Order: sequence, then C-alpha cells, then structure tokens
Amino acid sequence: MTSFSTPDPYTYHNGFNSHFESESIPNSLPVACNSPQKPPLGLYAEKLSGSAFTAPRHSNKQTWLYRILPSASHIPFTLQTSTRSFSTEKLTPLPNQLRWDPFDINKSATFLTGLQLVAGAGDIPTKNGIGIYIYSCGQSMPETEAFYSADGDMLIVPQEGDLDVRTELGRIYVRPSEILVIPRGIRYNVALPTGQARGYILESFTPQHFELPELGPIGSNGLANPRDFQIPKADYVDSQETHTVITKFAGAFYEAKQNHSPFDVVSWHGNYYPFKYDLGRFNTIGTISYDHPDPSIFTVLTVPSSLPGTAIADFVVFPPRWLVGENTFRPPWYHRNCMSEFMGLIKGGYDAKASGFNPGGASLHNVMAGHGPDAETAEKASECPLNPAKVGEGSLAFMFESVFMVGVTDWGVQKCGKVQEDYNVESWTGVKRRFEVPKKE
Ligand SMILES: O=C(O)Cc1cc(O)ccc1O
Ligand SMILES: [Fe+2]
Repeated sequence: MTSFSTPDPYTYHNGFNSHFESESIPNSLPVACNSPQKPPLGLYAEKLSGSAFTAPRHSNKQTWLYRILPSASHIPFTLQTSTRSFSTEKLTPLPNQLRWDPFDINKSATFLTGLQLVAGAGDIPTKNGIGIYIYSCGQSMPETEAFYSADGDMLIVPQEGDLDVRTELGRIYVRPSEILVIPRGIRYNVALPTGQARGYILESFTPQHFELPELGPIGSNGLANPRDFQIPKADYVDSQETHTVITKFAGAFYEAKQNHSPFDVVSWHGNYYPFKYDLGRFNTIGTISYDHPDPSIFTVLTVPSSLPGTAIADFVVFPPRWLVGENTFRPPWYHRNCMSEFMGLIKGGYDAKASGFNPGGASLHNVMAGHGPDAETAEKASECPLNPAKVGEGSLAFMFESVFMVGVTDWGVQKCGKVQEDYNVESWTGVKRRFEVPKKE
C-alpha cells in the first residue's frame, strides 16, 4: 500500500464489478422495485445504462439513480465558443520513437480547461478507438460546473497534486499513485485541495469497459485484486442555483444550463460507477528463474477488443520489484511490437532508461517502432553481477498499450514544446557493436 502524505476524507464501497446499494439518507432506495409510482422522499428514478440493455449478464452494467430532478431537466446544449476539439480526425501517426519532457502545468486552468489531447486513434462516433490526454491545472472547477464525456470511459492517472472529485454517485479523493476511472456519461467536478495538478488520461471510446485481466495459471489471486477497488458512497447536493453541465461529445465541447445540481443523486444501486485503486496494492509477479517475462504480467486493467487476448488498451504499471533472473538480461528486451506503447512516469525513474524519461513526461513507441534500453542501461545490464536486486524503489512508471496505431495531435508534436528532438539518437545510436566472427583455425 502507498503511504500518502494527505489523508483520504471519504469512505467507500469495496469490490470491483460488484452490485452496490448506496443511500445518503436511510430508506431512500425503493425496495424490490426500480421504478415505483412514487419513489421514496419524492425523488425521481433515472436509469443510467453502461451497456446495451441486452448485453450478457457478466458484462451488463447499469445503475439506478434516485435524484431530486431528472438529468433531462436542462436548457438545450450549445457548442462552447472556444474552438477546442478533441476529435480524432486530425491525428498524425508517426513511425519514430517520441519522448516528451515533463509537460508544463497551466496554473490558470481548471482540470477541464487544461485538458489536452496528445495522441489517439480511431473514430469516436462509431465507438472505436482511444484518446490519450494530459491534464494540467492550478484552479478548482467552479462548484456549479459538472463535466461528462459522452465519448468513453476515462482512466485518470494523477502524477502531481491531489484531486477531490465530486461525482454523481458520490465523492472520491485521488492522489498520485492512485488511479480513478470515470465511465462514460457520469458527471463530475474536480477540485484541487493541494494546489496545482498534472496527470495522464486514457479514454476508451469502445462500448467495452475497463476489466480486470484474466489470471490464467496465476490462479485466483494476484495482480490487482477486486477488493482493493473503491467505489464512492451516495452523497447529494440540494441546490437551485444555475449549474453548467459541460460535455465532450464526439470530441467537441457543449454546455447546458440547469437550475438544479447535477449532483442531486440521493441514493443509487447498480454496478456502473466510478472507482479508484491504489497502485501500491498491486501484487507484482515476475520470474524466479530466468528470462524477462512479457509486461502483460503488470496489467492492472484492460479494455478487451473482440479479438481474444488483444486489448483496445491495457493499463500496465511497473512497480518496485525484485529482479532475481539468472543468466538474464534483466531490463526490457529490445523489441518491436504490433501494439503501440505510450508510457508515463508518476515518480522516480524507469529501469530501461538511464536518463531523459522524467516524472510528468512521456514516451510513445508506436506500432513496430524498435525500442528498448538506452545504450548506458544496456551496457550496465550486460556486465553487472546478477545478484538479487530491487528495481524501481520509489518509482512508478506505467504504460497504455493499445492495438491501435496511435496518431499525435498538433499540440503533442508542436504546441506543447516538449518533444525531445534527439531522443532516438541519444538513446540508441550509441549501442555498441559486440559482434565477433569466430576466427578460422
Ligand atoms: O518498452 C517498454 O519499456 C515497456 C516494456 C517493458 C517490459 O518489461 C517489456 C516490454 C515492454 O514493452
Ligand atoms: Fe516496449
């Protein structure tokens, strides 16, 4: 478990994918029916579907909300005047390895106004693809503002600063080393209790959601365990002030006014909800004999595609761990992957890179881009004694790995001003030749 410097002020329900009942006022949930003629306390029943009505039971997701007014009670949405658009139409897929210095923190922005699309793939209206974002901000969102993405489920990875998140289903507090998943459609507001904040977001545009990976021969425990996922408890706001609901809809931003709080859900029951997870609880598994295993052993959550074993996106972490492999080149091998690999660093360093990959920065190794340890790391790892060694102490790197060829935005290549022009040259052109043809007798 991570030891955090700020305490979490909230309590949670525990258990990935479980059905929960949550009441902020006792007896505010109807018993044995979802939509009675008169729900308790004069509330309105509203169903929030996270899957098609007819999805198989194991993947069917929905939550019944009991709220002061239905979400439909608002003035129509209008396109926001800012020209910001996060559609995937203008992305440029690049074959070169890319690396970014830590992204600047936009202190005058909120979580929402400071959001930037770096890379992505696919097509939002047909629900196919991913978006990769950086958020950076120094201001809390106004209390009367709520955001939801109609485009997909967002996995938020804080790198700096805590986020105090009010969601329709209750409040969640997340700190660097924890992650937060907000499924499609759920409204939320982000306050910054510790000041400026920065982090990464992976959005999946698919109808599939983030799931725990199969454990196969690992057995019934290991990696991220279901009980460690924390779900907010119902907590409502009763206000008749004017509120603004902002949506990202097919990459464009729209807003609508309403005279009630979007957070007026008094109670709920179901299995479609936001959740958080402390990455320090990850049960890391590795070799105890030889060779470097595939990084799939570090998968926290996966969004499966319809092709078995092939992810729309995996969220993978590289926690502190013991390396004991005998006769083994211990860092990641040199490789080319049919999947794309976007990496970020929450803290510390990463064992495949001696320098240049820093907290708050990122790298992208696209489909079939050759990569692996930089020259210095490779040299050391080929020569060092193979005693048991702890790597990654105080560090936390992660990867969004995707079946998609990922394109980069103008902001990602140009405007952010953080691309390291000589990443490739500095990392790998110094890798030494070692080849020796055997001498003829
Ligand atoms: O490229 C990377 O650094 C990520 C990675 C790590 C690892 O241990 C094996 C394969 C892999 O792509
Ligand atoms: Fe890799």
